[in-house]
Amino acid sequence: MAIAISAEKPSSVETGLSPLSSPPPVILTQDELKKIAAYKAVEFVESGMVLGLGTGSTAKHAVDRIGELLRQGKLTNIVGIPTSKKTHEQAVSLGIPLSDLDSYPVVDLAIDGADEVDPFMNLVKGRGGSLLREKMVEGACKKFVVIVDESKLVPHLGGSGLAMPVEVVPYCWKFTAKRLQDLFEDCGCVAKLRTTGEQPFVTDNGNYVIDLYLKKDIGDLKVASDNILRLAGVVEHGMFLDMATTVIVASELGVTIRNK
Ligand SMILES: O=C(CO)[C@H](O)[C@H](O)COP(=O)(O)O
Repeated sequence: MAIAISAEKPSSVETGLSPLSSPPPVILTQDELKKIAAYKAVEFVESGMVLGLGTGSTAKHAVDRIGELLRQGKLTNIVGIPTSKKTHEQAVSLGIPLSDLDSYPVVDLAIDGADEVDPFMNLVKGRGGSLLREKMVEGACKKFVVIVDESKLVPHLGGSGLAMPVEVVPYCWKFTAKRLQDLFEDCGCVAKLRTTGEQPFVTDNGNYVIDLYLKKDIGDLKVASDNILRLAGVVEHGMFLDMATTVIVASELGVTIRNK
């Protein structure tokens, strides 16, 4: 798989390589890096597009920017397809016209964050809980631009040691969690119900999320994906394989754009 890589340094990012007489380098916060990636992605948006609007703290910056450009008249005739109730609310508050996949089954471009990005542009998504709608919308896109700060880059999916989310129906969720854990027993998998306080976290679709914590590389991702989806009780998982067409990574050193 050929991956083209180009790097650009946004004017607001210091490299730390300035001459001694320059002011000290500005250290950007993770949120500022997210915003830089998001604004770069919005440069791909053109008037008249049907846009998948992602969910999470990085995607929020992109949605804000789209709203701003619409207000300024620099973008017109946009239709947004939100990937969560939260993004729906944000887009409504910004006056972005919205619709859904029933009316627009083909989406021109989606912009969304990710929890992990591997060297082949495979993703883990859904730590914000919106994986199902994200996968539906982003799977219907001609172009899917992923926006991350560099902390999201991993050598292999599951490599951050954080959760690999799986959306499951609430019915007998313990049974499904056990089957998921058994599936990846060799990877030292621990399956945990995601909670909000004492209560199960409930997705926009009324389902629960089982977070898988993996101690070892999950191996062949396609096989892992098929095995998860084969379990009755599973609705969707957070591995987004071969879906991203562009990944924009913001770091202290600048912005890197990878294209498939
Ligand atoms: O998949 C997601 C939500 O379901 C988010 O895109 C992902 O969790 C990244 O979030 P953030 O931009 O806040 O780091």
